[in-house]
Amino acid sequence: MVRETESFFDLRGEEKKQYAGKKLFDPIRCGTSFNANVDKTLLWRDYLKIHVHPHFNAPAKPSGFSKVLQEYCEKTREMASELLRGISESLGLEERYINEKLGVESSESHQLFVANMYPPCPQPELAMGLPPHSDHGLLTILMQNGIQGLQVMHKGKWVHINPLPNSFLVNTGDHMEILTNGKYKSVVHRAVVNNKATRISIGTAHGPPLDTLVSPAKELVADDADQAYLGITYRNYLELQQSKSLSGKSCLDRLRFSM
Ligand SMILES: O=C(O)CCC(=O)C(=O)O
Ligand SMILES: [Fe+2]
Repeated sequence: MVRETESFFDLRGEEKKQYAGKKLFDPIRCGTSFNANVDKTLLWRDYLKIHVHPHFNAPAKPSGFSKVLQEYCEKTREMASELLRGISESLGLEERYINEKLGVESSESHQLFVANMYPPCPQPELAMGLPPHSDHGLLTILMQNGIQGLQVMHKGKWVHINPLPNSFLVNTGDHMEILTNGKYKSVVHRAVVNNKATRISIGTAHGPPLDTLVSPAKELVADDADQAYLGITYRNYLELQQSKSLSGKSCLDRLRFSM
C-alpha cells in the first residue's frame, strides 16, 4: 500500500488534476494542506482522500493501486471491528455492542482512506505537516513508511512516536469520545516535517453509516446531567470539521456540554 501510494504521488500533476480541489463527499480528492480554502497558512503536506466504503472508489492510475487498496481496506475494516469488540468489553458492554449499535459491520458503514505525503522541508522548524487535531470517526488505523514525524499529546507534552516496522498505530477518534461519554478520549496528534526524507502515512478512518446519529451510549451515562456531549450524525461532523482549519479538539468542543 505504501509503494502504491508513493506511485500515486509520483504521477504527473496532469494525471492527478482530475482529483484536485474537489468537495468533501467527492469519491476521490487530492490536494495540499488541509482545506486550502480556509487554512490561514498552507501545510507542508499533500494528501489523497478516498471514500472506500460503502462504495469502493479508486483512481485508475497507478495501475496496481485499486487492487491493493481494496484488499487493504477490507483488512483494516476487519481489524477495526475486532478492536471495537475489545473496546466494548473494556467498557463492560457486550462484545458486539459498538459494532451493532453504530452499524460498523453493516454494508453502509463509512470508511475513508487518507494518504499523507510530507516531502523534505528545507526549514522544518518553520513548517507544519498537520497541526494539532483529533480525528473524526471511531478509530483511525495508521501506517507509516518508517520515517518519524507523528507526535501525540500526552500529559500536556508532545511525544514522538517511533514508527515500528510492520506495525499499525491506532488513534481513538472524536466519535469514540462522544459514544463513550468521554470514557475514551480522542487523541490529539500532529505531524511535523524533516529536511531529509519524504514521509508517507496512511490512515483509514472507521465510522458508522454517514446518517447515523452518534450520541453517548445510555449504558455509559448515569443520568441526564452526566451526558457530556450532544449527538451528531457522522455526516454533519465531517462537514463541521471540513469547514474550519484544523485546530486541536475545537470541533468536539462545540458538542460538549460545559460542566
Ligand atoms: O502523518 C501522520 O502520521 C498523521 C496523519 C493524520 O493525523 C491524519 O491523517 O489525520
Ligand atoms: Fe489525524
